Amino acid sequence: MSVFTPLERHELEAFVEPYGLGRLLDFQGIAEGSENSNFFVSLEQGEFVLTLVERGSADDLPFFIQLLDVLHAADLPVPYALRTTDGKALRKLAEKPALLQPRLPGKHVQEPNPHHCTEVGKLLARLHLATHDKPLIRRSDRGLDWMLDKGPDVALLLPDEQLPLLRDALAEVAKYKARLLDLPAANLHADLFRDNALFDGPHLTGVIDFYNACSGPMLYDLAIAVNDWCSKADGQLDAHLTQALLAAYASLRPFHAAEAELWPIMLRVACLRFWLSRLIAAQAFAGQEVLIHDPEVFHQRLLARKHVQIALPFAL
Ligand SMILES: Nc1ncnc2c1ncn2[C@@H]1O[C@H](COP(=O)(O)OP(=O)(O)O)[C@@H](O)[C@H]1O
Ligand SMILES: N[C@@H](CCOP(=O)(O)O)C(=O)O
Repeated sequence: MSVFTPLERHELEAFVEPYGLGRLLDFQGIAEGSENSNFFVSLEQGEFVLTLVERGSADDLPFFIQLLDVLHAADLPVPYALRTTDGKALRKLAEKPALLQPRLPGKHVQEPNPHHCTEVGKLLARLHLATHDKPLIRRSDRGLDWMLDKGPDVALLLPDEQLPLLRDALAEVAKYKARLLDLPAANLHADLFRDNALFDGPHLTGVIDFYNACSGPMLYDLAIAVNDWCSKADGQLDAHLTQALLAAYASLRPFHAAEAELWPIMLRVACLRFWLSRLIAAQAFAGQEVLIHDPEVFHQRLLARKHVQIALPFAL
């Protein structure tokens, strides 16, 4: 399970006191996370999630807090950092940066249908529309330069038969980098997988885990979401799911011609990003009790994106 920092009850009792939300009733570590330590926390006044931030620079935390405040103000179903009665959002617990957020209702969807994909497409468009006028600036720490930098090291971990695919994908990133980065930008979730969305029946009730959020091309966020929500077991895109997600997104934010042109490339770039990060994590956490996502899934998806049949809905 992925609670990297266990907590004692007395530590948590002292931590929650300054929020003025009542006494601690119960708490429980959450096994599903893979990067941070998360706990469900029951207080007299409601249900919350405590996150101890385990990865990344503490300097980035004000960005995440500010972005979630912006999205919450835009009425998106996102968690946000609660303030203590004297106004503090970012605190420390067990020597780690710590945030208390509302617990959002709903469950993860494993097998999405077109309706779920419609909800995800709309949510992503709303997230982009809420931020594209004035994105809060943060470079992704898993961006194009990171891929070009890590790619050669990761190649050493791969069997020979997978090397041409990796080399081609890296060459494509290098070739199209400037054009991809020039596409219309906003703030991105940059990790909107099924395990970062919550549904209550047909309603999307929460998007969580903004620790990959950054500023960048909106099309990249869409490609990341489509690759996870709309892929079949063999890695190919499911046409119904993909069309539902894209049409819903485009109904709120129509696509630009350059986005339609670069769509197949962006889908491959988004596969490469998670193929690399999963290979790196699988090596770094081998043998440890940490949730490791299978890199092979993104190897298959990248192979399957060689020929992309589903175009972006774009009217000339
Ligand atoms: N605000 C929240 N409301 C409800 N559940 C949450 C919330 N934040 C986290 N969770 C639960 O905790 C799990 C792990 O959270 P996540 O942010 O994805 O962790 P990690 O950053 O370690 O990947 C999620 O799958 C979800 O079940
Ligand atoms: N959703 C990702 C995990 C998050 O990516 P990371 O690079 O921040 O670990 C996946 O399923 O691989």
